[in-house]
Amino acid sequence: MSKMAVGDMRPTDHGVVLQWRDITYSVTKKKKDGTLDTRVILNAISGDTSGGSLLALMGPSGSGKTSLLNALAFRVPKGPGAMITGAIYADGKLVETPSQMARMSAYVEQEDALFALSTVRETLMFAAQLRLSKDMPLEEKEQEVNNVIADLGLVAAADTIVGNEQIRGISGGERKRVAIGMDLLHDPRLIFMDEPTSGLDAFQALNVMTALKDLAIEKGRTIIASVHQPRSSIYALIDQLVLLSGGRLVYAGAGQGACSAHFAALGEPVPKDFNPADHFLDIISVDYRTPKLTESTMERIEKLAKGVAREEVPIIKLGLDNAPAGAGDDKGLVMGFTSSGRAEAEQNSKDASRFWIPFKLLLARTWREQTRDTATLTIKYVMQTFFSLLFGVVYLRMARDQTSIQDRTGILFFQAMNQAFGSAIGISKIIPQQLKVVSRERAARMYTPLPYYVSTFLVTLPLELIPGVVYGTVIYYMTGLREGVGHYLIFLAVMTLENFAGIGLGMCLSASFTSVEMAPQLAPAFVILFLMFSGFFLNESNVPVWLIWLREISFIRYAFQALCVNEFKGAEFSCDGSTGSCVDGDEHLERLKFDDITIGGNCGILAGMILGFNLLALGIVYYRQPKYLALEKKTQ
Ligand SMILES: Nc1ncnc2c1ncn2[C@@H]1O[C@H](COP(=O)(O)OP(=O)(O)OP(=O)(O)O)[C@@H](O)[C@H]1O
Repeated sequence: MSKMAVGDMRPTDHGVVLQWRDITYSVTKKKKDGTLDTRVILNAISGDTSGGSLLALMGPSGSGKTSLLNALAFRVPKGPGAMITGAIYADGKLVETPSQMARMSAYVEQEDALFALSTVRETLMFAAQLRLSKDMPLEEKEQEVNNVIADLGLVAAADTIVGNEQIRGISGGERKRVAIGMDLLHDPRLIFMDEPTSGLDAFQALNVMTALKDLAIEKGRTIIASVHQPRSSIYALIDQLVLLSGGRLVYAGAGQGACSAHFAALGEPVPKDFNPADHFLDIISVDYRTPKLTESTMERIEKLAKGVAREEVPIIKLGLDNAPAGAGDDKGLVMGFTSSGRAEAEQNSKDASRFWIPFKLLLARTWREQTRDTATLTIKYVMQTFFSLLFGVVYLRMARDQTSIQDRTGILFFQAMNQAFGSAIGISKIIPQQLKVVSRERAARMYTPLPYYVSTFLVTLPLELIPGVVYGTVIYYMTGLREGVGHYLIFLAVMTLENFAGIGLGMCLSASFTSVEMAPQLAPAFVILFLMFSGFFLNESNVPVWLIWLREISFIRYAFQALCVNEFKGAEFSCDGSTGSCVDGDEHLERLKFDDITIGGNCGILAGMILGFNLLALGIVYYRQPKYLALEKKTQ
């Protein structure tokens, strides 16, 4: 079979020489009877590639392409029983941790996780500002973005929003190229791609693969992509091929004629006028239609796997005459960037741990994404205006009589409830909406969770607080709640604190949910739980002992109590005898069991809850950041 010549395995100033040996990935699970069941997903896979080439990982569905790609990129998610062994060398140096690999490479995921309401240029500019050196002037970063836009054929789409399933934006192929572009900005020498053509029509797929091939040839980069069923024009672009079947290697070497010759020698020549890629996939797939076919196809795969006869390529040695500048320096090699990119990468890794640069950029992006969603904002504000006016009209200028006591209590409860629902439920979908993009950016070490969390929280404040103050004011004066600027300001302050607490709860829920769909389903249930124990539906003293903790953490309760004390403490209400017994404000508070509540005390508790909810949410964001398996042991 054709094999990679040792001479090709030279470190250059362009692509990384990547060599992997005996990569074995297994997942062990406990069966019901207590015995252990180990599934080998990748079985001792070895291979080599270097700069200027496009290597395709191919195989039938479930053969292990994505697993191998992830293993090489150190992107196999940590999970119970999962273990990877083997060794991966970059330019002759053993790569030991996911962060070493992350710093030297780019990984373009199968799913294009991009923000829908940012334009192509804004999306790339965001990545440029986080991935290029902070010392690089803004104009140069803009120039880099322009270069990537031109290189990937995105000039016509540069100022169009990315879009998604609901919002029309750029095409699928363009979206894929933007996702690739984001990872190319820092000029990585090694690029991993998971099915770059998936979901694209034949023409778009060819465009994307041609762009990758150009990158390999013109910039000398090392590109490794898992590819599903390539058409012949795409197959023609592939320089090297790794074929897998059931987690076993059936071919590793040059593509095109060499691969065809290898299979012809094993008795499986490519039929005339046949797409070679289709033929290879056919002969390495198990046909389960009948037991006989299953047996014969498995025998054929066994024969092909045995015929791999991979001739060992030695791991390249450092310090060769042709090594790139800095090749003797461990750090340079592990960083794996071009000489110009290396300094940037070092700088970059420092930037990633800094707060302010990512914070400002994330703040601007989240603000842009939230405020450009005009349809959602319009519906939200129109509904809030409608309900505020309706409420104001129904309770228009209440008299200060006995019947108004119940109405006032109802209005205050409605306000406390509305505030909680609006903020907590609205906010709860923000993080799941952004989760995929943020996970990808976090995996690429672009920023830490802290600037992400703080910026997301801050963006929600004006969008929630300002309307809250406006609608609160409208209702306060239309309905004729307690007179006096002091009472009005306390009303607004309590409502604002409750809003903050609701946003904090929303952020906790948001950080816990994995899908946008979960948010509207589950968030109301949490708010209703707090609502039940707010003191309005259930008298304070009637809460079952085992549910007292729910009452104690109901932020709606603290807000409602404070609003009631503000409205009723020391207040007099006229009595004409028509309602039977007459009560004043203090007696009403006593009936509600709110007589020993202080506004300051409750506001203090709300402030504590705001802090608590937000710290909890931040903790969840930290806990849920992507974690990848390291190689367990090295065989060389
Ligand atoms: N963590 C895991 N636990 C159990 N099985 C796993 C795990 N990861 C992968 N597998 C299994 O290993 C096999 C290979 O998966 P992988 O996703 O690498 O295949 P693939 O060739 O990329 O498939 P496709 O083309 O369908 O995406 C599949 O059968 C998959 O179900």
